Formats: sequence, C-alpha cells, structure tokens
Amino acid sequence: MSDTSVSLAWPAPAKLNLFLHVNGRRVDGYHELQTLFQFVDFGDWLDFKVLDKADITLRSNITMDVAPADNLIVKAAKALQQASNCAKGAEIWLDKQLPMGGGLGGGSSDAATTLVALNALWQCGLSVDELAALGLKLGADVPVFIRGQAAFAEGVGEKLQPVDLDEHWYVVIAPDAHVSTAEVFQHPDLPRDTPKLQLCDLLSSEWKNDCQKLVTEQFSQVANALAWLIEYAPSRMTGTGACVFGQFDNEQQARSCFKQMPSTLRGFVAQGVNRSPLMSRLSEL
Ligand SMILES: C[C@@](CO)(OP(=O)(O)O)[C@H](O)COP(=O)(O)OP(=O)(O)OC[C@H]1O[C@@H](n2ccc(N)nc2=O)[C@H](O)[C@@H]1O
Ligand SMILES: Nc1ncnc2c1ncn2[C@@H]1O[C@H](COP(=O)(O)OP(=O)(O)O)[C@@H](O)[C@H]1O
Repeated sequence: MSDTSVSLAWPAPAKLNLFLHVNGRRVDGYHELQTLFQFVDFGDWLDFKVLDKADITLRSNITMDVAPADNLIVKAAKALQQASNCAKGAEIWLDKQLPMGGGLGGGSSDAATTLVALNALWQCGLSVDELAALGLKLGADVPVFIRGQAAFAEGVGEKLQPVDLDEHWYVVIAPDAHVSTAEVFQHPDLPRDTPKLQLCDLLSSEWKNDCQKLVTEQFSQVANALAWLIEYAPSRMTGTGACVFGQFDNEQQARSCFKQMPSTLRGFVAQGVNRSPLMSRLSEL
C-alpha cells in the first residue's frame, strides 16, 4: 500500500456492559469493577489517509464538543507516533454514529480503531499487548476494543478474560441526557460494595448495573426510557449511562419493539457480537 492511499472504512463498534458491578474504591480514586463486555454490530466509522509528514488532522460529520487536541482519536494517533517513533501522519475522517458519553464506549472504540488501523497502515509493528497498554492510558475501556473479543473485565477494566456469550439482539435507546462517568464515580450514594464473584457464578446470576439506580434517580430521561423498554424485554443501563438496552431473542422481536418506540426517543437495533467487526476489517488487509 502506498503512503498516499486511502484505506477503506474501519469500524469502531459500540460495546454494552451486560452487567456492571462496583466492588470497591482504590486509593487512587478509581473503582474496582467486574463487568461483562460484548460488542454490537453498530457504531462509528473511520477512514485514514496516510501522510508522509507527521501531521494528524481529523474531520467529522458532526461538530464535536471536544477540542481536536482532546479528541481520543488524535490522542491515540499521537501516542502511537511517539511509541513507535513513526514519522508518518494521517488525515482522519470520522463518521460519528454513537452518542458521546452514553456508556456505549464510542470514544474508546474510536481510539482503539485508530491505534489498530494506524499500527497496520504505518507499519509500526506494535503487538496487540503493546497497543492495549498504550490504549489503557487513553481510557479504561480502550483495551477491550483493541483485543476485539467479548470479555469479562476486572480491575479498572483492564484485566480481561475472553468469553463466548449468546449473541442476542438489542434495542438500544440513547436518552437525551449527558451523564458524566467521573461524576457517577464520585457520587457519595454510588453503591461500592458488591462482593467480587467468580465468573461462573456471575454468569448464572441475575445481571445488574450498580450505577443504574443512582443515574435513574438523577436523570428522569434515563428512568423514562428504561420504564418504556422494560415492558418489552429484560433491560438495563450500559456503563455509567445514559444509554439503556433491551435484550431480545431474535431480530424480528427487536425490530417490532423498535417500531413502537415513541418518536421522542432515539436509538437503534443491533446484534451482540463476540468478535469485534474491527477484527474482520483487520484480517482483510
Ligand atoms: C465504567 C465504564 C464501564 O464501561 O463506564 P462507561 O464510560 O463505559 O460509561 C468505563 O470503564 C469507564 O471508562 P472510561 O470512560 O474510559 O473512563 P476513564 O476515562 O478511564 O475515567 C473517567 C473517570 O471515571 C472514574 N473511573 C473510571 C473507571 C473506573 N474503573 N473507576 C473510576 O473511578 C475516574 O474518576 C475517571 O477519572
Ligand atoms: N472520538 C470521540 N468520541 C466520543 N467522545 C470523545 C471522543 N474523543 C473524546 N471524547 C470525550 O470522551 C467522553 C466519553 O466518550 P464516550 O466513549 O462516547 O462515552 P462513554 O465512555 O460514556 O461510553 C465524551 O464525553 C467526550 O468528551
């Protein structure tokens, strides 16, 4: 591939936290979690044009409320340049489909796709472990997107164990609310005492999200979306919100529910997938 070629689009899928337990708070303020990550076949898309000079530029279909230098995509590209002493740059195009700060991991997924794609396109030669370590510095959820396999996560989300889960269909609703991850974790009323359990026990118990009660009490939009969805399917919040998801056995049931969604709500239908679409894209190179 020549340095000026434009690669085909690269997917940056969303994730769901099928359960999210808060087990305690570390001395550095970060929280010990146990969570189950699965990807869905819906998300953002990125394009990269490799440049012979070290410039990194980003254009997007939406106006983002983060400065370019703070965008996780730009940060990821610069971190990779530094870590691999790479003198190449990139023009990056982002087709943003995922709500920002919604608990779907869009920013983390964008960062992971940038690291994986540019590592290949710039021929940096970093291993998956090296990319995951680099990604962790950008955000707790970046490593799971880099590894591209549904996973049980512990620690602050960096200790990952691959899992093979049922690939259900989901209706995902993005309530019109911005929930700050940092504020949820700082809140005095967040329960932080769920006992740590073995994965086999967690898989056979009822799944819950320890942030959900606090967030639904504070954001009526999240409570209302959940109250509507739960009439159709088992439903929960993902991450620290605001997005909620309902789980269906098949596509037809999910689409039938989605059709009945009030026009005041926004969302999408997607299938849970254990292998990230990013991995399929990478294997096409
Ligand atoms: C809790 C999860 C579950 O997926 O929430 P969502 O962000 O997806 O909603 C994520 O791990 C979040 O990951 P991410 O959004 O990358 O968080 P970071 O940028 O690393 O941290 C944002 C802030 O949240 C707090 N934080 C984050 C993760 C964690 N295990 N404990 C924390 O206390 C810290 O105060 C930190 O400053
Ligand atoms: N490319 C990006 N896409 C989304 N958010 C980004 C991006 N770069 C930086 N951010 C910042 O990261 C925050 C978390 O984004 P996101 O990953 O979408 O949410 P969450 O972690 O709740 O799933 C956003 O509120 C935004 O300020």
